[in-house]
Amino acid sequence: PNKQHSHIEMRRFALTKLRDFGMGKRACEDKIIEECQHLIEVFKKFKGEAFDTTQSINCAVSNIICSIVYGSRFEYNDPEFTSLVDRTNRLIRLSGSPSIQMYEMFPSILKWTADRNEGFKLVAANKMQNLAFFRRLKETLNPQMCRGIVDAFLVRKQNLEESGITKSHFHDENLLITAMNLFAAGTETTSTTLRWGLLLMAKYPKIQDEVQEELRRVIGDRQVQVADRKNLPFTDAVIHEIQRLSSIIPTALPHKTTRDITFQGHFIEKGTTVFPLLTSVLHDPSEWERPHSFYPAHFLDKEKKFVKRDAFIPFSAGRRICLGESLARMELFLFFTTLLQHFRFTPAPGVSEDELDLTPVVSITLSPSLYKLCAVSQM
Ligand code: HEM
Repeated sequence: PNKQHSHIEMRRFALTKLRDFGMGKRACEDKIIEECQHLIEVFKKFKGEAFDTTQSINCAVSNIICSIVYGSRFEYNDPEFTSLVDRTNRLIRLSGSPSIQMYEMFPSILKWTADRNEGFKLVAANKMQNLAFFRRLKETLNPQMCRGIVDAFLVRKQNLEESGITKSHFHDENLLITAMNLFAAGTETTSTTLRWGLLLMAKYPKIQDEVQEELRRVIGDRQVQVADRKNLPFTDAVIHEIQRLSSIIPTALPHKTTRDITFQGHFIEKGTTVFPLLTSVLHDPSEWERPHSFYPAHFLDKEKKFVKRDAFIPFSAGRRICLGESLARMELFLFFTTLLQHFRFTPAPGVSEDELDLTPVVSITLSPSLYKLCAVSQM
């Protein structure tokens, strides 16, 4: 129960603070727009030659979380930052590796695997890096002006201690876990979705044409803003369809049943670990006309207006729904539209659209296999 209380309090804290530090707000929109400009500069440097977008997209997306958590962004060539990004990326790959998954299921049989060993080292290095960031933030802490979630946590801890409360959930270990979880949860997911998006645009150039035509007609050369979404129904439908088809978190997170329950004729005892299979809904043939194709019309009505669909649950549903949903949606919309305004995405020379492979790399998330694209400047 203590662990559960701790989780509930930390979830509440993280959610309030995510909101305080901009989730769904104008300040956050401005941060994302600023980051789009940095990402565009990086893409431009390749001058239309094929490259792997993973590293730069990871950095751009991580920077949004860094602004919210630590209160500042990093340069893409800052080694403290890139090593944190790369290690988190590697950790997510590892955590879905067959040996680690076996370990999760049968911990007593498989006490030690090489992957688990590497995982420990990566976590330890990320902890050290975070502790160094925290030390710097502590030195310059100003309770009147919190720069990010870490500051807010430290101030809350100080206040509790000053009023004589020493046994709270606001201790260093929880700060570390909160910062690292937000970083891991907020980076890989959004950047993987964006990489699926660019790959799908290169594979289906006619759909890319339609997105770019809509952007030119509705926005022109100016910067896209969140408020424009309602006037971009086709683009909005494409982004939803990217998330639906890629279904990047196929098994959500494990949950425990809080009571005995009978589900679809099966009795499940209280306290059983269950994995809600999001893909079974996102690709349900009774919900979607073309469950396994890239078909943006899933989200358009006859007048080509955007329509919401109940079976669209890439962020899961219920009390444990993704904490960062509104931030993620803002990021996906702004990064995707701004990139498509600036670039035409095509397969590497000598590769046809048909040859672009949509087979996912299976881990905790489903990400695109390594690919290179050309980003041809349009502006
Ligand atoms: C496209 C992007 C994203 C997708 C598809 C996604 C999806 C999900 C899913 C499916 C879960 C599991 C929900 C469940 O257990 O039923 C989850 C949990 C979570 N997500 Fe996201 N997410 C995304 C982006 C983000 C971002 C940007 C943040 C950053 C703040 C974030 C923070 C979290 C956290 C903290 C949890 C755990 C919540 C809890 O355990 O109570 N996510 N997300």
